[in-house]
Amino acid sequence: MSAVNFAIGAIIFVLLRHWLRGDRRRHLLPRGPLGRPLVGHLHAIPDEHPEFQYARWAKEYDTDILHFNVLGRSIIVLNSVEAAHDLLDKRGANYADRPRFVLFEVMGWGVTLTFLRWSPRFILHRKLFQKSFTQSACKAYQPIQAEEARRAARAIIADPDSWEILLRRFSTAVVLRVGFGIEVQEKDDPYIKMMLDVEEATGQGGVPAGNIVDFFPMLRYLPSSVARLNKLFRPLIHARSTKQFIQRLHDAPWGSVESSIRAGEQLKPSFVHIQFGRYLANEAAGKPNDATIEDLKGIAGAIAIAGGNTTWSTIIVCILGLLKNAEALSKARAEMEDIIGVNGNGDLLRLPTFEDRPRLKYLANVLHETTRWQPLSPLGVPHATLADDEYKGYHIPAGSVVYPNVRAMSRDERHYSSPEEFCPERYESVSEGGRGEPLPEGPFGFGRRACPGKYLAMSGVYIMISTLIATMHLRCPRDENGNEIQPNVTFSDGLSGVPDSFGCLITPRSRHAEVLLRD
Ligand code: HEM
Repeated sequence: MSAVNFAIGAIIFVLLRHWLRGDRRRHLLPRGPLGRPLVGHLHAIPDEHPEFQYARWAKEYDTDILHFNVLGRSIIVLNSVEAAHDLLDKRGANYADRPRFVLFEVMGWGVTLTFLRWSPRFILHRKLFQKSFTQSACKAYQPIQAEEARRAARAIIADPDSWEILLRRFSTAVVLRVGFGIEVQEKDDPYIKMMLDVEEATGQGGVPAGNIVDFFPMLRYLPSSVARLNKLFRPLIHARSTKQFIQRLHDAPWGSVESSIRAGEQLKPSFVHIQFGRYLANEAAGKPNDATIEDLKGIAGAIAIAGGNTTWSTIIVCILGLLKNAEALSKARAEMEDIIGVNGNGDLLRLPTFEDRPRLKYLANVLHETTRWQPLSPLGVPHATLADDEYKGYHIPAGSVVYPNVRAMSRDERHYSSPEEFCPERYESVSEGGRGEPLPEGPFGFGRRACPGKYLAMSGVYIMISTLIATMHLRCPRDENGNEIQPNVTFSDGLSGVPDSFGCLITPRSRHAEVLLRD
């Protein structure tokens, strides 16, 4: 028997064993559509935006927990906040693993917290990361965020057609200053190009851990000439061609600051300056270091990749929501005038600051609604189970890949009326005239893998959006008949969705607003 026949035989044997085993337990597994022999649901799960189909199946099978079998591996999709709480939060220890992200490995992601399996290395990265971005630690970064937000607003006044890329410059500038102490110059800075390339790489990589190479890691070695023949391997071709971008993200920013930190030059409030400085001090004193240089590089890279595009996309979604609901924009502006005060011309006396944030309650609801209305990771980042579990009488096998369907949670009509509407009032209490609906849970994930950058992210979104509302008019463009061109609400698929481009006219409210930004 040739080696090829032997390999095919071995694969068929493994699949058959899984399938037969699965069949015996099928009555115990959570509900879901029937799969095919051997391949299971491989062809049933849509390649693009499967969150919508998962939500339809959850209704059809009247369950908030679905089960799929893809090539012998169990996939669990949680469609309600309650199920996600019960499993990912309350039984967090068992759901803290990640599946292996083989496609992202091909892309060049190495020791990046987001993709690390449960291990001592994960615990080390998580501890270092979390400590650096607690709510109080993030206060140190607020001056950077405020300065960059004003710089972005000034740049938009000078070049309004480039508003999207200038907002991207803002979020990239923040993560590179916070992560590495690097200052990004203008919108065509090579670091902006680097982040665009990285986003293109991860954003077009399909559902994380959902590609055929994630299930059969050996297939990562398939020659490109063969892989090109089947659309299942399109993400593999894409991953190979974008590897250089991920490599550059890990090497370029670190490379540009390493020598100055080693030389003990100017200490900046950045993760790399603090942690690498500490590493070098320990080394000089002959003390051991918990983290290696590779660890520090990986964590700093995670700040840049997990923090830049997500913050930018959230700002863009917020603008999209405010264009769709002009009344919400007026209310947020009126609240600001109330809190900050206006002169005789109706101009704000000053720009909003972080000190105003607790009092800008309507704006806080605008930001909550932004994260609910269009969750950027509709299926989160998948967790994986470490051991067998049982929930509501169903069996959840060890090693299952678990997706929280955050999109379905945000549309759960038991909690949210008219969920497609962008409606910040839904969180106000009924006695205040609102709908008394719960704040969104899920846009930042669950349990022991929940987003550790949430406070940094939402501080950035707050200061950028409040600066825009304070100083600019945000309007839809008009067609030749004077009718508003309403933006489409469409997103890329992938680890973190990116809104497709749309038109928005951003113009300064007054000369006074421009002066405030200059000062
Ligand atoms: C509004 C912007 C952001 C959104 C919507 C967001 C969302 C998420 C989500 C859904 C996850 C997966 C959670 C889970 O597995 O349960 C995650 C993980 C993560 N986020 Fe964020 N994030 C944002 C900003 C940031 C920022 C600014 C940083 C860095 C400073 C960051 C760093 C990370 C890291 C390192 C992980 C992986 C954590 C782990 O696997 O243990 N994120 N984020």
